[in-house]
Amino acid sequence: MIKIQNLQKEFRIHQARSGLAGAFRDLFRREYKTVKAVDDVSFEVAEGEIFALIGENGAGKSTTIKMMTGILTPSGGEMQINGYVPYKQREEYVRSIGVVFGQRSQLWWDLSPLESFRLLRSVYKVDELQGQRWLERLIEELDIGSFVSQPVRKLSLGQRMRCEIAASLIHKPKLLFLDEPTVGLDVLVKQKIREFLRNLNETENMTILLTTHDVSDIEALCKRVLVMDKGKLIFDGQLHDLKETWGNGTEVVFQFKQRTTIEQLQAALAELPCELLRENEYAIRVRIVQNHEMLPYVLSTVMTAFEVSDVKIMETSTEEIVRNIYSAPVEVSHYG
Ligand SMILES: Nc1ncnc2c1ncn2[C@@H]1O[C@H](COP(=O)(O)OP(=O)(O)OP(=O)(O)O)[C@@H](O)[C@H]1O
Repeated sequence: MIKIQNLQKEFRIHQARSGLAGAFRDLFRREYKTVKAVDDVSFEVAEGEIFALIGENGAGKSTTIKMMTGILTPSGGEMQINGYVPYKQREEYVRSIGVVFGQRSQLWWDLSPLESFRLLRSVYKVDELQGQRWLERLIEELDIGSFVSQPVRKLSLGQRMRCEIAASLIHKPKLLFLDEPTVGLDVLVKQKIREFLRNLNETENMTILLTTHDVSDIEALCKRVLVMDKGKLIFDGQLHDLKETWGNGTEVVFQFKQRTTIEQLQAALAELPCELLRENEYAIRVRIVQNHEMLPYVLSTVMTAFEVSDVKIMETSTEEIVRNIYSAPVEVSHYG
């Protein structure tokens, strides 16, 4: 469905020289610098996947999405999405995708969303009867019925965003791009949007790509995550692999009924790949270094060998993982 190979995008930007003399020289001969916004990115996506593209500001996410939606022409590489080459067959291609860019609206400000939906429906030449049924479903599932007839300018951000999503889906595309769909929204609206997207993915097998700075979006929706850094794809894999690669592992704090030494616990755990850290005389923190599938073994070994009064299990949050990724040197990892 999505096939991207060695995708590149370079921007030539003017570099202003410093000082008055520099500005004067700039008048005659400008100096340019080439920025590699997207640098040799390759990935494939099957129909029905729901995945996130993440990375720090300036990592190249927007540029990638702009190329994938046909807005920008790549400087190099191959791209085929829904059977089209986006920048070459833009007109046909856009009928097969939906796009929500948080900062750009596709609704007319002075019209009601309902009027915008009708206009979009005629632009996309959607079948009247089927289109109407589909729209009714969108209105119901996004819970926008009570304000869909008011002018867009009177809507709150959360109300408008839900209408934006409905607008992007009017023609029932196979692939939906969402750029920061929940930014600035309150928890309840975020939940509604996530539930809606999950359902859309399950019932319509719609492929969904989102970029987000909100880690809870990823946890709620995506199995697969792509991480970009300085134009390169540095991770492509499952969220749990991301956690294993970049996380600090799972940590368990055991509170013992008797004083227990690190040596005693170490002897019991023997070969299991753990790091032990003392919390206090009665408590030891066990960090399971490689694989959180070890957790049940660690728990049962310790509970059988010692009298334990309390156990606390702490997984690295995705938030922490993303922080770890952004602060680590670049290394490419690909997972099945
Ligand atoms: N039109 C442009 N002209 C020149 N440079 C650009 C242009 N668009 C993007 N860039 C540069 O390309 C790089 C990648 O930018 P991009 O907007 O794709 O990053 P991003 O990951 O989407 O960041 P953000 O999260 O801030 O949106 C940045 O260094 C940016 O300055």
